Amino acid sequence: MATKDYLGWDQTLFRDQDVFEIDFVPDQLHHRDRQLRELAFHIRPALRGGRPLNAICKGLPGTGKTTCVKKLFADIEEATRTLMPVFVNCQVERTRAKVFAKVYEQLVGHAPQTNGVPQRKVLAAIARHMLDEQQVVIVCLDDINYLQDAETVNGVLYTLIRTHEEYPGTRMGVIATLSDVHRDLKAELDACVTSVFQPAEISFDPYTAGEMCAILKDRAVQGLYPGVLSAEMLDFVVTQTIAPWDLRVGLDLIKRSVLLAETAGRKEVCRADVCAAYEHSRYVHLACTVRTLSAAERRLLRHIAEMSRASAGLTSGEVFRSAKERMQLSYSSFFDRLRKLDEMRLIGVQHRNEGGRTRGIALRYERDLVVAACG
Ligand SMILES: Nc1ncnc2c1ncn2[C@@H]1O[C@H](COP(=O)(O)OP(=O)(O)OP(=O)(O)O)[C@@H](O)[C@H]1O
Repeated sequence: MATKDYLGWDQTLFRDQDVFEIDFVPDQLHHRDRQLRELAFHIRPALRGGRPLNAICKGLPGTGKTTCVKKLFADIEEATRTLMPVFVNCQVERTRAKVFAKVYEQLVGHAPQTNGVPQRKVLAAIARHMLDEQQVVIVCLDDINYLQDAETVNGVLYTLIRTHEEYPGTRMGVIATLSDVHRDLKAELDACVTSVFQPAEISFDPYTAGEMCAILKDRAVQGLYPGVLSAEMLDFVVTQTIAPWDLRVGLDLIKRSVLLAETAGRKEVCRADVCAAYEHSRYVHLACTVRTLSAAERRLLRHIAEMSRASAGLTSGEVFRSAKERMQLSYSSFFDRLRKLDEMRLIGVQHRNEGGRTRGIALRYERDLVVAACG
């Protein structure tokens, strides 16, 4: 092959490929007006120099919690310097020290010296910055369930929302996002945190099929040249997205299908591109969703996958009996975990007999992949 022609980087079907990246924040956030309005209500006092109200955004993975907060933060940054938004990804910053270092970095503009520097000094520097700049701060703890443990959750929240007690004049609020819809975070907090935190809960319901279709169409219009993804192919992408009910699958599917068409030198995505891309994109849901499970939930999912190696049609009774030998499990916690795995579309659960609790259980992905994803 002569030169570097095979890279073909000068010909593209993408108007803007970033539009399909997982962290892209669209200008128009469809079907999240209520949630954006509620978030705006909570930060309104801070726009006038007061303390923001605290909130928890709760919804299944992929329902737009992170995107809504990022959109709100981008709009705040454009509108004012009085309120400083700080975004902390708790999947990355899992300890108290790392969270505070991130807050410092975003406020001051560079990472703090952490070697041998006590946390108190970092906190004092954050407070001094807020007072000097006369700034109110709103911190988003994205995916708060990833913080190391309950003690860390309490410690981080306690310090952030009670900063004013040690440093009078500072004003800080917290928005947390949580993808475990059955977890009652408030109930897990120490009394000294709850008394000040008092968060409102903002719910993020799963998108309907029509809403997912509208969002994907909007992204395609924004990110691709006209004619690259026909109405028929978009419908096909939507059909594939509905199976795992996850927008992220649809976005990945469009990106991969277009790349395949591009590589083949075509100007339009065909059905074979979408089918080939789906072989990869369908696992986006598995990988992203398993990451959000607790260790106990992941253990049960892995156990179901291992059992389905030996038996095609599993029942809830046999899974419970076998799982109980391996892990601490009550009957009700078993059914709670089962319901969650079903809601997250990792397994399918069907009633077997009228009136009884017996269910049929089926994995939605190949068992080896599930075992691997569970680690
Ligand atoms: N209303 C929307 N309009 C456009 N794109 C959206 C919308 N909601 C979600 N998305 C897209 O779907 C993907 C997943 O959204 P996001 O990461 O915000 O979900 P999440 O609820 O925070 O998930 P998790 O709980 O796993 O962190 C992102 O790529 C985002 O751009």
